[in-house]
Amino acid sequence: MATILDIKHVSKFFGGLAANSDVSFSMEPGMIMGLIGPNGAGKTTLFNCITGFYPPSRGDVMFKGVRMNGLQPNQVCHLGMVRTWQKVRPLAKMTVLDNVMVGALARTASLKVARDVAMAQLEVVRMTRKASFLAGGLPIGERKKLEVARVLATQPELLLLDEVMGGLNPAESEEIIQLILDLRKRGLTQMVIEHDMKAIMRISDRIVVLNSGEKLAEGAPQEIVNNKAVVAAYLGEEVA
Ligand SMILES: Nc1ncnc2c1ncn2[C@@H]1O[C@H](COP(=O)(O)OP(=O)(O)OP(=O)(O)O)[C@@H](O)[C@H]1O
Repeated sequence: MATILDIKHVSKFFGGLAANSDVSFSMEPGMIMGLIGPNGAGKTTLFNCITGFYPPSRGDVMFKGVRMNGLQPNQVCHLGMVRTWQKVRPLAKMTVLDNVMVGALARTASLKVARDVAMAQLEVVRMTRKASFLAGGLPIGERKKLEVARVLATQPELLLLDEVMGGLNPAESEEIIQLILDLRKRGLTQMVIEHDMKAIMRISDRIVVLNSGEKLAEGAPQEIVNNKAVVAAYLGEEVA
């Protein structure tokens, strides 16, 4: 099958620190790729290199066969790839609907079209009843869902989710898991950074493990839990 994303030997240096070091992997359309690793492993940096927030120091990011290096985040978004942020910062004084419309306006200049797209995405995350609420007053679980609706409104083909379950209670996490699985059913390709191991094992088709900037392992969830190097990397973190 043709790939949708090819990460080819990507490195990112901050001074002498290699936050990403020669990372390569590919994704097929419709799959969920889990991206895991101990704190500071380079997961967020890789998201930033993929989505135009940082230019990679070396290597290539190919999306649908097109080289992304040097493109700005809005250009990457326009081509169909968008990320969420670990710390969600909705436009607090705007309504939920208006926040999602901002995402939709990445693709249309028509407010009517943007409103329709935004309402459709609020339906996907089951927040239509909150459309007229101020975003700043939402509890964390709903702010996370709003963040997902906002990026979905840009109509991506590949969605990168950065710890959308962070800080949520088990019921809220379960809702996000169902949302991610629902989006997969709709054909959306997703890359997911998540610290909750049980969740990542459940939703991922494949998993890439980063450690100290390097790719430590890649495989199906079952292969990853049985991988000695992966277990050692996580035990190291617990001991530290
Ligand atoms: N803008 C930056 N300037 C300098 N160093 C940075 C920058 N961004 C990240 N780093 C460093 O790069 C390394 C990887 O950080 P990154 O945030 O990508 O890891 P992570 O796997 O996402 O971590 P966490 O799970 O804690 O979010 C860390 O050592 C971090 O301090």
